[in-house]
Amino acid sequence: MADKIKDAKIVFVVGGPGSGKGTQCEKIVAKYGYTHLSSGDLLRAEVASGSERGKQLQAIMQKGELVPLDTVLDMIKDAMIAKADVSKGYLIDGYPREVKQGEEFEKKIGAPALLLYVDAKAETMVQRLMKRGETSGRADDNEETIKKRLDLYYKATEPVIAYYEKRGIVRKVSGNTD
Ligand SMILES: Nc1ncnc2c1ncn2[C@@H]1O[C@H](COP(=O)(O)OP(=O)(O)O)[C@@H](O)[C@H]1O
Ligand SMILES: Nc1ncnc2c1ncn2[C@H]1C[C@H](O)[C@@H](COP(=O)(O)OP(=O)(O)O)O1
Ligand SMILES: [Mg+2]
Repeated sequence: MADKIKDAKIVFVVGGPGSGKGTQCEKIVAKYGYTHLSSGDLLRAEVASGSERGKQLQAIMQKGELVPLDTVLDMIKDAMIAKADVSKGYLIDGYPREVKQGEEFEKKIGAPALLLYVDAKAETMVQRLMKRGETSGRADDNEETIKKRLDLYYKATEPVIAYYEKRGIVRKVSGNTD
């Protein structure tokens, strides 16, 4: 099963909450036809299913914390396998959120060809998320949780960018382009 994605082209897409990861991915999909998999979307689909696991995930996301590594990695892997026959490559949006997640992904799935770093100012991210919160219905698009997500981003996720910088595969894109 996992053999199907062994040689897949993988692009990690990393950036702060509300930086524009999802938006930039849509543009890449339109242009290059890659398969877009957002870890947050996969988790929210599990929450929407009403499962017991979904309830536990919802509680974690509402606090702005990271869900367990194995849960999110298994979900991404399953979603990749499900698309293996039609996929030219994968945009993995929202993963890795900490260096350990990148290491585990590489052990279980494969190495990324590129890491796209979607850059935006903290102020811009907060403004966008507050605006998105008016209509998104997302439990984590509120002032208190946004602050926690931002703190966690700087603490846990920025080191991911430095880690892949050392390997020379980071490409920075502005989250402000349309
Ligand atoms: N280039 C942009 N210009 C203006 N607003 C943007 C831009 N990119 C994203 N947004 C807005 O910011 C919010 C977060 O964007 P999204 O792509 O969902 O980011 P992320 O996936 O990083 O949280 C959305 O409400 C979106 O409409
Ligand atoms: N790779 C990952 N590891 C752990 N938790 C994750 C995760 N990806 C998403 N989550 C959880 C925690 C996040 O605060 C929440 C929302 O993620 P998201 O939709 O990617 O947010 P955003 O696009 O606003 O950055 O889901
Ligand atoms: Mg997103």
